[in-house]
Amino acid sequence: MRLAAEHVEWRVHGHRLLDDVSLTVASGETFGLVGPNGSGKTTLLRVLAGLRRPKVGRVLAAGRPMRAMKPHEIARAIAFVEQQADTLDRLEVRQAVALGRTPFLSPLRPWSARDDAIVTQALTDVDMLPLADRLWHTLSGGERQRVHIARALAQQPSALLLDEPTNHLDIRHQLSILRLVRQLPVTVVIALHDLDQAMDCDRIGIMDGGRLVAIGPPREVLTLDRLRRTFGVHADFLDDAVEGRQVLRFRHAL
Ligand SMILES: Nc1ncnc2c1ncn2[C@@H]1O[C@H](COP(=O)(O)OP(=O)(O)OP(=O)(O)O)[C@@H](O)[C@H]1O
Repeated sequence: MRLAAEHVEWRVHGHRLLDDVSLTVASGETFGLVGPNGSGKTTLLRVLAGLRRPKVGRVLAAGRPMRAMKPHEIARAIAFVEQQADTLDRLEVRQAVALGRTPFLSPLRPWSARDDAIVTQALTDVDMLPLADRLWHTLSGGERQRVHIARALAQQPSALLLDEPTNHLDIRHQLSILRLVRQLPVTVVIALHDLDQAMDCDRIGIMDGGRLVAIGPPREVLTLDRLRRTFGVHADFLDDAVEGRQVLRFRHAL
C-alpha cells in the first residue's frame, strides 16, 4: 500500500512540530526515518498512522485521504508499533498478540483456526513462541517489544509503522527483527537511531527541526556533511570488505 503525506503541518501550543512535510512511500518499500532527538520522527509516524489528523496538508493511504477513512478501515490496513506502547498487564503473551486480529473479527466473522495460525506465525517470527503462555508483567523490556511487534504482524497490515523497534533488543534480535521487517511484502516506515541499520533501508528520510530535509537512498543522503550539520557528529565511511559496502564510523561529537 502506498502511503503519502502532502505538505503536512502539525502544531502543538503554537510550536510547529511538523513543517511542510511531504513524502511518498511506495508499496512494499522499507523507508527509514532518521534524525536527532526531538526532530519529529514520532510525530510524523503518528500522523501517518492516522492517530493525528493534520489541519494543514493531508495523508493518503493507497491514494485515499485518511481523513475520509473510518478507524476500523485504518486499523485493518496500518499497524503501528509505538515507542511507549500500552501495558497489557493481565494478558498472556498469546492473548496480547491475538489483539492484532481484533479489527478483522465480528459476529459474522468469529475467531477461527486461521487466526490461531496467524498468531502462532507472528510469535514464531519474533522468537516468542516458547513464552506464549507467560504473563505480560513477567516479561523483560526486549521481550515486551517483541510481543508488540508480533501483535502488529498478526494484524497482517498493508503498511507497518515502527518507532525505534530495536530499542530494547539484544543484538541478535535487533538483526533478526530488521531482516524480518525488510523481507515483509508490505510498506514499512521505521524510525531508527542506528544509522548503520538505516543504511539497509530502500530509502531514508532525514528529519531536522520538524522538516524532512533529505529523502533518498541512504548512501546518497547520509553524506558526511549531512552527518555534521544535522546530527552534529564527525564520521567517516569505511570499506567493509566482507559485505562489499561502506559502513559508518563515528569519530566524535561536534
Ligand atoms: N504535546 C506536545 N507539546 C509540546 N511539544 C511536544 C509535544 N509532543 C512532542 N513535542 C515536541 O515535539 C518535538 C518532536 O517530538 P518527536 O517525539 O516527534 O521527536 P522524535 O524525532 O521522535 O524524537 P526522539 O528521537 O527523541 O524519539 C520534540 O521537541 C518534542 O518535545
